[in-house]
Amino acid sequence: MQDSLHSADYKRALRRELRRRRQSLSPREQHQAASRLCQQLKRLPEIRRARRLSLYLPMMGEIDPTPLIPWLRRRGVSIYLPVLRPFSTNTLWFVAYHHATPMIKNRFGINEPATRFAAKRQHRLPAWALDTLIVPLVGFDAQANRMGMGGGFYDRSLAFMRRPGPKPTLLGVAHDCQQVDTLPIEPWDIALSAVVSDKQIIRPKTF
Ligand SMILES: Nc1nc2c(c(=O)[nH]1)N(C=O)[C@@H](CNc1ccc(C(=O)N[C@@H](CCC(=O)O)C(=O)O)cc1)CN2
Ligand SMILES: Nc1ncnc2c1ncn2[C@@H]1O[C@H](COP(=O)(O)OP(=O)(O)OP(=O)(O)O)[C@@H](O)[C@H]1O
Repeated sequence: MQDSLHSADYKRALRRELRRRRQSLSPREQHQAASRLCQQLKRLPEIRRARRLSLYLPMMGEIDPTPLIPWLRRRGVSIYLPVLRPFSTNTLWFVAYHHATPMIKNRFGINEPATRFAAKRQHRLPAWALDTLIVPLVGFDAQANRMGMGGGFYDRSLAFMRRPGPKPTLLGVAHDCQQVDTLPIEPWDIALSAVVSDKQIIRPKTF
């Protein structure tokens, strides 16, 4: 039972089901979820005190965190986007996102800052130098465990969280319908500070 529950097959099937759920939301439901999510986020101290924050541009039914952008800009927050790092296996760069950032579609069809812009050191920050990361989720549970797209992009890029040093706040975001009873925890999973959906804020219980 445990074995089948924790198998890669089970995770693959669960991902497919949860992605189907979020893609079946209507444009109206998507819009409402995005604005409720952003209302919740604006109240969080981890967002209110952030000076350097990363978020993502949504694809394929993901909940949309971008309504937060004008509010963040008014507060003078620097905004960064994840960029697939070239010539490296499934790790991310966090690249400055402002009006002059040239954008291009990556191999998954997601808009991201163009490589020639992202390649310049002055345009990016190491993940540990961000205050807060808004992380896209495919699934979450009541313990704030997370599951992503399955590429290990965030887990790899956040592996420094296990070592001593500065640690940004990690906020996972998803539609409320992406909650499941329990998620398998993998040894490489990096814990979130909270999961925020359009309906709730879940913080992991500390034992
Ligand atoms: N909006 C957004 N941006 C993001 C992420 C994300 O989850 N959401 N990522 C977070 O990691 C990174 C991209 N990761 C991704 C991983 C897998 C797939 C994907 O569609 N995989 C296909 C297989 C495609 C293939 O193998 O070529 C699939 O699962 O069907 C997309 C993005 C960086 N940017
Ligand atoms: N720090 C790491 N170093 C090397 N490989 C890793 C690391 N973290 C994750 N991986 C690999 O990435 C793959 C995907 O991991 P997992 O199924 O947990 O994806 P996920 O949590 O959905 O991904 P993401 O981090 O992109 O949201 C696994 O095969 C795992 O071995």
